[in-house]
Amino acid sequence: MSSISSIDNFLVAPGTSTSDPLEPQAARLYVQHERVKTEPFPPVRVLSPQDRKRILVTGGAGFVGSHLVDRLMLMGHDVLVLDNFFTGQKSNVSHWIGHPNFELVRHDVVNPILVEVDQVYHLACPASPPFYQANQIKTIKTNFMGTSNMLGLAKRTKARFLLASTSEVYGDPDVSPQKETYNGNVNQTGPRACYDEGKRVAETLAYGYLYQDKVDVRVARIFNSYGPRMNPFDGRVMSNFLLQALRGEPVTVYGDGSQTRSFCFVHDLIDGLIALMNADDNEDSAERDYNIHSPVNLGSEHEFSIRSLVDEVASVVDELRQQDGQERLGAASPEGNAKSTVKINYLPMPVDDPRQRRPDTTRAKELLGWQPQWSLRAGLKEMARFYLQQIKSGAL
Ligand SMILES: O=c1ccn([C@@H]2O[C@H](COP(=O)(O)OP(=O)(O)O[C@H]3OC[C@@H](O)[C@H](O)[C@H]3O)[C@@H](O)[C@H]2O)c(=O)[nH]1
Repeated sequence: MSSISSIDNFLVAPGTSTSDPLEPQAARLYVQHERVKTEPFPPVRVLSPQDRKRILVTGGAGFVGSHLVDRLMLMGHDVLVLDNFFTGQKSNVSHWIGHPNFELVRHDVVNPILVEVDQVYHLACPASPPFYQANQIKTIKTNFMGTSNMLGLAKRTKARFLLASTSEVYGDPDVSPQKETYNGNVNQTGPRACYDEGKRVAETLAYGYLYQDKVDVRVARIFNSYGPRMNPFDGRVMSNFLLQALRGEPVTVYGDGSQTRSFCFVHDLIDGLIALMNADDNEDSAERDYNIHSPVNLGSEHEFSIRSLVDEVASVVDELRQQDGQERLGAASPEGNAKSTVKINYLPMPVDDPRQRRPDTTRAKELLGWQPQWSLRAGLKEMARFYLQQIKSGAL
């Protein structure tokens, strides 16, 4: 399965435009890639009317949403983005504004909307713990009312519907790794419940529409993901650690750092989401719990303690700084860890923070032929370069 490394691969540097149809390089590009380029946009594939879909992406200006939008645009589809910009940012999709295949609408999914589409990727919801806990009632309304509205839209238009669910439906799991058949260990009255239970009820709604109204639903349970465009201030571990290390500040480890997560690079995740949306329905599947409508874990199976992530981040940031001709980061940590070159600021563990998390991705492998391709180090470098660029440009 091929993965597009960066939208920047498709951007033409100023002064190197290949838009002149008589210029041989431009013609070669057109023929080789079967793409059409409409200045100043990245070149997109040309699809026949039967292959070209009208695709709605809710939360399309967010971190994951905007990477999905890039890929769907490059594939040649018509893409409609809905976002209320609570956590999404216009700048994540601004490179498509004005493109004939692209529309961006400020809309909150808690309100219904009438549009005609063939597929719905329903991603809209704040995903970082501090953001989704900032307004807990709004988070659960987004998950319940927003999902209900978008499923109603899919039912009316006979669109295929993909729900972006989460590993948080497993709560603080007492089994490892987590299979899709594990029912989870969620505290329904805790501070994370607005998101965990919100996504659980969103899944229940999706299956209600599948069994009752025959809506073709797909449910992706997304584990921790990371990559460029993750909001640097959204409080997640990857964005916090990278930004702190790049600025030469101590990194904030919650608890003793022994809790674990597995991290999936965003381009791998997008491969999985698109594969799940487009996989054929296997009516012959003997088991109701093992067909394309059943939930599918998407994530990396490489589990790291948060403490060991500090060393990975420090090493990547060191390498980038050296390449950049800057000084190495500060002295060795006071804890005496020779590998780490950043200092650690230990802070209290948040309430209900899961102790461990690692997906069993057998189902994704068997149903979709999907597995992540990016190593943690390669992905971290991409993300660190993105923040470094923003720091240099003054945007951070
Ligand atoms: O600065 C930090 C931030 C976070 N952490 C810790 O790092 C771990 C990961 O925290 P994150 O905030 O990145 O992510 P979480 O695993 O808690 O939640 C995430 O899980 C999966 C997604 O679907 C969710 O959208 C997201 O909420 C937690 O144990 C947290 O306590 C730190 O040690 N320091």
